[in-house]
Amino acid sequence: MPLLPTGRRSDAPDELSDQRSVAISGVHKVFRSRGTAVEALRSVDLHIRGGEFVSLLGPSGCGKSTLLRVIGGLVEPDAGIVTVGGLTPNTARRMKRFGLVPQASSLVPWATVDKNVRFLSSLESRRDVGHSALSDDEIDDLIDTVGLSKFRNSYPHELSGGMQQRVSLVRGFALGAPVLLMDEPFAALDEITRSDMRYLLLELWERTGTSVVFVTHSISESVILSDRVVVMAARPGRIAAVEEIGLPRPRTPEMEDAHEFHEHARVLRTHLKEHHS
Ligand SMILES: Nc1ncnc2c1ncn2[C@@H]1O[C@H](COP(=O)(O)OP(=O)(O)OP(=O)(O)O)[C@@H](O)[C@H]1O
Repeated sequence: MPLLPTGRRSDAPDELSDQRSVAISGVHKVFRSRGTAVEALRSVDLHIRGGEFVSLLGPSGCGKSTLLRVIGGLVEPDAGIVTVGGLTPNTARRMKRFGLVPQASSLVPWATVDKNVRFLSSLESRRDVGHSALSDDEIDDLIDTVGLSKFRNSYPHELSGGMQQRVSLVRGFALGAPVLLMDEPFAALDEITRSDMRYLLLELWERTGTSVVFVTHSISESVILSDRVVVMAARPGRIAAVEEIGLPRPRTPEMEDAHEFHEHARVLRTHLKEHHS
């Protein structure tokens, strides 16, 4: 996917836009173990538009990670249909249509920052997966954007947790995958680093035009990042509400003081309380 100048995501309804869309319809998932059944997802319907930033917000056990894994083809639903750019999740996964940024750093410890970021994308550029990994120059640009140019030759153990997660972010985007799945990527970071990471993530997202599905427990994180916040409730895991976030783009730290920000946060908190069992 071509890198776009800052603030100019491609919203054109083109082929790329189709590759970036996710359609979820009537999804059910029950986990059975040792004689008990947990209804992790019930009747989940959601359509994610190409290039959209959607957060899944909810308490522990409401099925956020399960939904992310269903989209990513890592969990097979018992019923329902999921398509990613028109493909089944399994096919989309084989075609490397997903990038994944996990909670903890999953960097290769014996490889430098540069190698960690480029390894997968250099493999992908040799395969015909229907989209291209970013070029070397574009990846350099992303490394600069997250302030790691001086650390290209450092090893993960030489970096702080926040720096390691910045490398993971760049690696996620460097694949040029149309859809990025993020499972609480900032959960282990301190509050200030976490706040900085949100804006770095937004900058990378604005530049690449990738669709993002972002799992979080944090109301404020979901508001400042998202186009839409999907509130989930537990037992059974389900969508309780969907909130459109009307704050303008690009988002800035000052917006966190705005009335509109607090109003969205209040509405989301009310939904969470209402469905808390
Ligand atoms: N592989 C599994 N086998 C059995 N039960 C599972 C499995 N994966 C998830 N569950 C159950 O399904 C429910 C939803 O889990 P899930 O991890 O999707 O929730 P979550 O909202 O992501 O929670 P958290 O915020 O704590 O990560 C939970 O009750 C969990 O125990």
